[in-house]
Amino acid sequence: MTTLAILTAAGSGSRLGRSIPKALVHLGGTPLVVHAARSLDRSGAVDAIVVTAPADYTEQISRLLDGDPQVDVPVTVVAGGSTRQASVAAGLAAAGEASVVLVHDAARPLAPARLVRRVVDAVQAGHGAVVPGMPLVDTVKRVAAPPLQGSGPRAESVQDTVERSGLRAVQTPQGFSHDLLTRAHAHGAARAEDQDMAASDDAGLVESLGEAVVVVRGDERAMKITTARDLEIADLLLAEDE
Ligand SMILES: Nc1ccn([C@@H]2O[C@H](COP(=O)(O)OP(=O)(O)OP(=O)(O)O)[C@@H](O)[C@H]2O)c(=O)n1
Ligand SMILES: C[C@](O)(CO)[C@H](O)COP(=O)(O)O
Repeated sequence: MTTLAILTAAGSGSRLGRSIPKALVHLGGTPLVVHAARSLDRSGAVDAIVVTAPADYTEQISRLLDGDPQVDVPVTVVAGGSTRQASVAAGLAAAGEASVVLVHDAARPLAPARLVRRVVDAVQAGHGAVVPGMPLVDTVKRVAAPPLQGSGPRAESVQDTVERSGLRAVQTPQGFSHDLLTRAHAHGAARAEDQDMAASDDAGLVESLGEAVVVVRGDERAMKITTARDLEIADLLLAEDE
């Protein structure tokens, strides 16, 4: 079975607050997008990678990955869209023949090769849509939108405590049969350019089709870099690995 990975790297990283796109920010001296591509390659389960890049950075990212000695699989770089969903759709449109498609975030640079293999194995075992998930460690409250009146700090009103045993925080890589992911993106295409309506992950599009999604065990190393603090934590994890 041929497995293609779409590596999303077209975001700006506004919450990280750097002057360059997040995918090009360095972690331990290496850009996030390169870390993520190396991990996909190291898994031995990925045959080719399509990277979605900010339109002005396609050549720079292409040069980085072509010149990296730890990325041996063929890499194609395409311009992403205005949302993550639109970027994945652009990656899918550029994808060649594949039976399994992974979608992975450059923002999760330390996702281990063993996690990549776990997801691919589950798709190859017959699951059409597979996401890695982690149990929640905090007590979770549902709050009401309107703020409480008063002169103190802005406060929200707790509605209830959510039963967390049935909740999972999902990560990437997410894995799909090519046919199912293509159908899911076609079905959700009208939402792709809408910042408020676009799906935040690909499994969500499969759920909208009414098709099954299964969860496999995630990995704390697949943490997402969103803020500057996340980058500091990832630095510590990287130092542990080395
Ligand atoms: N239009 C977009 C938006 C996001 N992404 C990618 O989707 C992943 C998850 O997005 P997120 O971490 O939210 O990244 P940003 O959108 O860049 O972050 P922010 O919301 O802070 O701007 C990242 O690898 C990002 O590059 C993408 O390919 N195209
Ligand atoms: C796809 C994702 O990584 C799953 O957790 C995540 O939804 C993407 O990031 P965002 O910050 O939710 O856009």
